[in-house]
Amino acid sequence: MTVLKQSNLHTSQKKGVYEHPYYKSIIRRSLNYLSAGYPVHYTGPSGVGKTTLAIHVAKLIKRPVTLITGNKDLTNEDLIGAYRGYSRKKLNDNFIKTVRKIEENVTEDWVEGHLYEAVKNGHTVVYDEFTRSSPDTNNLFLSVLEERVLPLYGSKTKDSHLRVHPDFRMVFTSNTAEYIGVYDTQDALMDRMISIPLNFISMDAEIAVVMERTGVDRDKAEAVVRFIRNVNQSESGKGQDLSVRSSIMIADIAEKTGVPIEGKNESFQNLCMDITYFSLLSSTNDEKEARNRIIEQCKKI
Ligand SMILES: Nc1ncnc2c1ncn2[C@@H]1O[C@H](COP(=O)(O)OP(=O)(O)OP(=O)(O)O)[C@@H](O)[C@H]1O
Repeated sequence: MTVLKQSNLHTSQKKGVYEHPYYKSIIRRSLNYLSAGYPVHYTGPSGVGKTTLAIHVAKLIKRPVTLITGNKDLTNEDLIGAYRGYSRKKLNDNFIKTVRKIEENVTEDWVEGHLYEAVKNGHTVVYDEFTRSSPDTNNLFLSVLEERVLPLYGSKTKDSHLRVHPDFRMVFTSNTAEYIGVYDTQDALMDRMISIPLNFISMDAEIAVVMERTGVDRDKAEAVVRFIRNVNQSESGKGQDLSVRSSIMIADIAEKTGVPIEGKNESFQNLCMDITYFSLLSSTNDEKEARNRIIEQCKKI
């Protein structure tokens, strides 16, 4: 589990990108739902920008942000907290020379879990890829979202639950359910959040993301994004679609290593090949055909 506080979140100000109408509408709706007390859930394929958007929206709420990353080993103990280790206090009272008094006190140390801390202090929690955690662990969120209490199961504390701070908010993200390593989401949890699909990022928004992340100008960003989209289309939907991450990698490496973004340039062709080859191969199963298709799409730039 990763937990970041507001001051540690190194996402740059993505104002430019999020000024785009595609994002503006999603952000406005999300903030409305969150201010009304409803959790928001961004779902979509890998690399579509769910985590970045979730963190951006969470930061706009102007409360400390806690980032929890879902995984199969995440436990209630990680979320709630637990007694871990002991503190030992020893008092050696030798005030009267002939009398020696020793007092020993051993107490268990309570370590707050990250959800406990967020619930207590009214943080905004981004629960990234929550479907990767086991449904048993995610059950904890049912009462947090519905009854506004965090049950302190098996934590040996004297309290049975902790009341949720009125400013506490949650933003969830998940990959679409067919992804490997993902559990079927419990209907009950899905029922308590507003799910916004992030499947169809517009070409303009994607170009803006590449410009933002790499600093290349619009023409270059557009050329790279168009190339990746064409490669995806030539896969006829059979392979794993390349995401904006591939566009960012190509533009970023080209910029940093002085490779011109020109389809006929051999170094650029090699770069495109290295970044897209395996995705294309998974759909064609033919090495030569995969290479030819990449070069063909490259030359169209
Ligand atoms: N608005 C944005 N501005 C700048 N960069 C962005 C933006 N949206 C996405 N990116 C970049 O695109 C890449 C993919 O984004 P992100 O990790 O948020 O996607 P994701 O949908 O959460 O992916 P995954 O499901 O694989 O975790 C990252 O490198 C991220 O920095």
